[in-house]
Amino acid sequence: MSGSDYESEYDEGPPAAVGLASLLSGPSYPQDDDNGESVDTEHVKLFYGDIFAAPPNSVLIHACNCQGSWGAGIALKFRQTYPAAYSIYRDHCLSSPSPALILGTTLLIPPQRTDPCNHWIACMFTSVHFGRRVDPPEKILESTASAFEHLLSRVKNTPGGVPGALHACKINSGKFGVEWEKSRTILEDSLAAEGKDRILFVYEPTCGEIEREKLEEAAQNSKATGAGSRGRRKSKGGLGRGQQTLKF
Ligand SMILES: Nc1ncnc2c1ncn2[C@@H]1O[C@H](COP(=O)(O)OP(=O)(O)OC[C@H]2O[C@H](OP(=O)(O)O)[C@H](O)[C@@H]2O)[C@@H](O)[C@H]1O
Repeated sequence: MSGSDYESEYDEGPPAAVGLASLLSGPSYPQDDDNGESVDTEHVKLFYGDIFAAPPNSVLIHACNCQGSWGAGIALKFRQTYPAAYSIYRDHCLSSPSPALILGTTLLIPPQRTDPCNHWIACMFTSVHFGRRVDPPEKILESTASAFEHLLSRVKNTPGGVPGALHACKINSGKFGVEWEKSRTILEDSLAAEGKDRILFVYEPTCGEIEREKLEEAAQNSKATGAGSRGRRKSKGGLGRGQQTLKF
């Protein structure tokens, strides 16, 4: 593939219809945050929707621990959806002499024949541990900067196939507990420093997806504790947490 073909791959954006916003026939991206400030920066654009609906050949980016566990949050969805990629991630972690050695790097997994959707999966190692032993936010941000630089260089120099556009969830902002704006600044700065017009598409789940995520997590927890249906939280059909922030 020629250089110009490669450049054109950068432009491949999110799917035309993204989540709830498209159903309401308004714009599918948020214009500003609760303080009226723009949520988009030059290279990082925010959309409502499901990252797994990104076009084929896209790179789906998420933050990972170095222990070989995709046990919760969006990582669990990655494990359920892309079992072959999960096994590559797990082998990569377990074959490292020490988990800390892969911190601040990114594993870029090409689409696997037996996984759906033909997506590349980028695992940014931003914390050695997870749960109560998660790295402190400053350390996570430091690792995010080097892992993202590593990813950009991997994307440029990948033998045997060219990854498409970059699509990310709001990395570090859930289980890792780091304010999204801080990670976003790092991603924006790295992309600006790269000096190309590459865009990073970032997804904010819609209220329906957040509801589903909560239900799935509750079901998972109740399975783990043996609490059965007692542990489940039911949707009452009202506004979801994210819905209050939707602006059209
Ligand atoms: N379908 C979807 N489309 C788009 N965005 C979606 C989505 N579903 C959820 N999100 C959002 O994706 C963001 C990240 O939130 P997460 O809590 O998952 O990840 P994180 O980056 O803070 O932390 C990583 C550790 O969490 C895990 O848990 P374990 O360590 O295994 O226990 C891993 O393994 C890591 O280690 C949040 O904004 C979610 O709303």
